[in-house]
Amino acid sequence: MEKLMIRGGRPLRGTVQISGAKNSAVALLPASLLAESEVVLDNLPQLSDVAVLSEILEDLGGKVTWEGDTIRIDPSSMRSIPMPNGKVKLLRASYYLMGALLGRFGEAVIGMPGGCNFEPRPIDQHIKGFEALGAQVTNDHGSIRISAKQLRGAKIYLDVASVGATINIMLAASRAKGSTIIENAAKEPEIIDVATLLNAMGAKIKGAGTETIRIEGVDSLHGCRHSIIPDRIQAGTYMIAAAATRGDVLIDNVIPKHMEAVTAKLQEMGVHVYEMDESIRIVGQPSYESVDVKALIYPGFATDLQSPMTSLLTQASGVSILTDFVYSNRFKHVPELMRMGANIRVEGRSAIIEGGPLNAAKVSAADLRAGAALVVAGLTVAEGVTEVTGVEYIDRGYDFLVDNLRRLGADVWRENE
Ligand SMILES: CC(=O)N[C@H]1[C@@H](OP(=O)(O)OP(=O)(O)OC[C@H]2O[C@@H](n3ccc(=O)[nH]c3=O)[C@H](O)[C@@H]2O)O[C@H](CO)[C@@H](O)[C@@H]1O
Ligand SMILES: C=C(OP(=O)(O)O)C(=O)O
Repeated sequence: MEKLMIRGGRPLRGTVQISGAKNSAVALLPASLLAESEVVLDNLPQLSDVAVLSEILEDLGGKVTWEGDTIRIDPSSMRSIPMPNGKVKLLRASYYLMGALLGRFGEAVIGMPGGCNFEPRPIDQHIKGFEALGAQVTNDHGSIRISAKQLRGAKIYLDVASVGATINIMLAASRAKGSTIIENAAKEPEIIDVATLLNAMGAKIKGAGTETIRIEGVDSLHGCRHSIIPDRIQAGTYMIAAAATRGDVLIDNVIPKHMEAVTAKLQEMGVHVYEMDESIRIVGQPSYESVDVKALIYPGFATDLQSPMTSLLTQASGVSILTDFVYSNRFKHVPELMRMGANIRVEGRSAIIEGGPLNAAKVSAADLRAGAALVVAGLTVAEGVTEVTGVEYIDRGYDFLVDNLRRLGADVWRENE
């Protein structure tokens, strides 16, 4: 196991390139198995979740080849084999294998997904969607068996606008007989990216990115080439880190529209933000105003950025209140930030943050974005070395993190624990 060592206090300066979106990639890889000929995906991030999913596609009989950040997947000889345990337990997004295998083969047996379990993360809306499409779903000791002789289109109203359930239903419904309508669908950019891939494969999906998605089922899907959208969470983390270190950073290969909620909140704090066509420049300032942040579904402020934002808010003067309306208790970063001297109180689904200096400490990342929060915090500390364990979580979401930060002038390195 490795740990991340951070000697902070240096403003980040320079340019950072953002890679393809993790939360798109982990859906696009399973989606590719719905095709009957080669799918090529460009701009893939080099992340552990992506590596595990590409191995799973091989385990299912797919032929997978890599060239840099491009993957070629030939799914023509794939089959549905039961995967109750093993690799599917390593990541949350293995649940997309359910919708994809169900759509192509009419059957899937998948263990309950793993990944960052900062709180119980039910998949009842995914199951409700599969059942509405005519599938039988049983839970056999934590392994979900889903089967259908023929999927049939249906109208599905999601109780919560779930990203995963929306995508999973799109995957299965693409191969159902007739039309499916998803109401109260999630609107995240990654959903549009998956719909774009599926349509390029021959699916008929309209309305992705709005709360009503219509899917006309087709008899077969074919190969295509698709480039993954930039990772808005990685981009937001670098924006926050640049502001927290009072740096000056150009964040390149982003879709500024996807960043609007972060941009607006940083500006409200007093950070200078300049938007270009495909990049955003952050110019940090000596002092920041406290602000209130509400993490919401898209286009609201992303829950995946609330933990790193907590670290930035420790640098503002006064009291900020950050409330997460997506997850009720995603605060595993808070006790660790308090070990670094932060003054934070959690009340219900809110963190109340009083600004003040942080100090170096030995801290542990309990999940991916909690890890990102600790890295941002460590970068701001002027004296001493912050040690962050749990790097394997951070590696789920940030490729080339140490290289990128070092190129921006940070004193960061990895060491064996
Ligand atoms: C791989 C991936 O894309 N992960 C993202 C995805 O996770 P994921 O797709 O798992 O998150 P959802 O959008 O499904 O979850 C949103 C909320 O709905 C609830 N819920 C969800 C499904 C369900 O069947 N029942 C239910 O009650 C969840 O507990 C949560 O409170 O969106 C989350 C919310 O933006 C992000 O934090 C994750 O980074
Ligand atoms: C929670 C996250 O991912 P996952 O849903 O894959 O666990 C995340 O990206 O912050």
